[in-house]
Amino acid sequence: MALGYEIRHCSDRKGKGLFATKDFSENEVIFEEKPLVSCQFAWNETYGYLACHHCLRPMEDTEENVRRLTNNPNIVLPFPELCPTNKSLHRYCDQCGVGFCSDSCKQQSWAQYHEYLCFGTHPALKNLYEAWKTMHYPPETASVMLIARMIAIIEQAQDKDSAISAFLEFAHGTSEERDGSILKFLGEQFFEKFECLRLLMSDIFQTCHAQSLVTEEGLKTLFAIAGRNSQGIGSSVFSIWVKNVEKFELSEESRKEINEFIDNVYLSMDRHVGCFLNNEGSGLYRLERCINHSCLPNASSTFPYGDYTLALVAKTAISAGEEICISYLDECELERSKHSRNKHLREYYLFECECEKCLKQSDEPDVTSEEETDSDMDEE
Ligand SMILES: C[S@@+](CC[C@H](N)C(=O)[O-])C[C@H]1O[C@@H](n2cnc3c(N)ncnc32)[C@H](O)[C@@H]1O
Repeated sequence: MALGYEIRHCSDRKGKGLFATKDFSENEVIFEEKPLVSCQFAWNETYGYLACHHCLRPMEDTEENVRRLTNNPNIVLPFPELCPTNKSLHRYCDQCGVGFCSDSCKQQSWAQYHEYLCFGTHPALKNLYEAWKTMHYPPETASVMLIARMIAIIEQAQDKDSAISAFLEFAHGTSEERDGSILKFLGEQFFEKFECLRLLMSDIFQTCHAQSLVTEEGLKTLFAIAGRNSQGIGSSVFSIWVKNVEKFELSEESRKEINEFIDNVYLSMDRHVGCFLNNEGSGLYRLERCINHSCLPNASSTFPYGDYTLALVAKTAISAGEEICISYLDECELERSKHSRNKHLREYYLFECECEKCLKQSDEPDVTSEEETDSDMDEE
């Protein structure tokens, strides 16, 4: 069956992009894909967000999750049968104890990277993990463990050259842009932090192949790949339970009651943990990374299965021939002025936006959105 999309040249400045080769209706799934590599964020894990070490599927049941995030051990969850967690399938690493949601995840993890990156057999890994946590506090956007996993995947691959090429597909841009991506990944004093992490990595990766990746050049390339392309992944057992409840047939009165219960849970979660609700991590997606940004996006990336599987969904009807774009900005940032949107895109993604909305607004004066003015002044 035809795929319904293709990757082709878009413009000299934008490079390539994803284009529809058939019509898609609103809410239609354009494609689904699993990441080449993914990893939970370090603080997210430390704070007790239990996720499968391989696919980030939550390992708590919904009641445990709600009790923890509201700090109320007495909440009783109605309809427990609609909770997606199946603890009888859970498996643990015999050597370091990390959890997996299924035997399949345990086996895939071992075959791809965990044999090399098991905390039980590699005590030096803990040093890297702890050093990273002191460099990158929440809200988290990245993890050095994603890079460690990339190296381990290459190390454990039968065909190491193909594994390296798969990651190098994500590398692009000048060396100046590469340094910009590393700065984005590590923040201020990035070279000192980079060197510290590189030495810790050299302790872990001592075989010949991996050693070539933990040189200054090799590791800079991997940092830039992760800094520039990684997609955030969020999985929540409560939101999957909510979706299951929505599909469940209920009387009008019971529906009202359950909706009130859900609203109250979200309110108490908001009071106790703010927006820190989900198991969170990041991953590299081969197809999704070819999608350009638009300030008027016609598609969005979603995680419908509560794990790392990404589904690209049409936000509006898309006609054959149209470019498929997502937004790299969140909903709030999208509402801001052209100047504010581009300031963010320049700072975090290192480009000036050429989308239809920005081109139409090209005559607009350089006005900073009101809500951003204060932080702008602080920066000056
Ligand atoms: C994840 S990549 C998308 C694929 C990319 N076009 C390519 O050829 O590999 C992101 C990069 O694409 C370019 N890009 C994406 N959206 C753009 C836009 N709206 N305007 C200009 N450049 C854009 C920028 O260079 C950005 O750093």
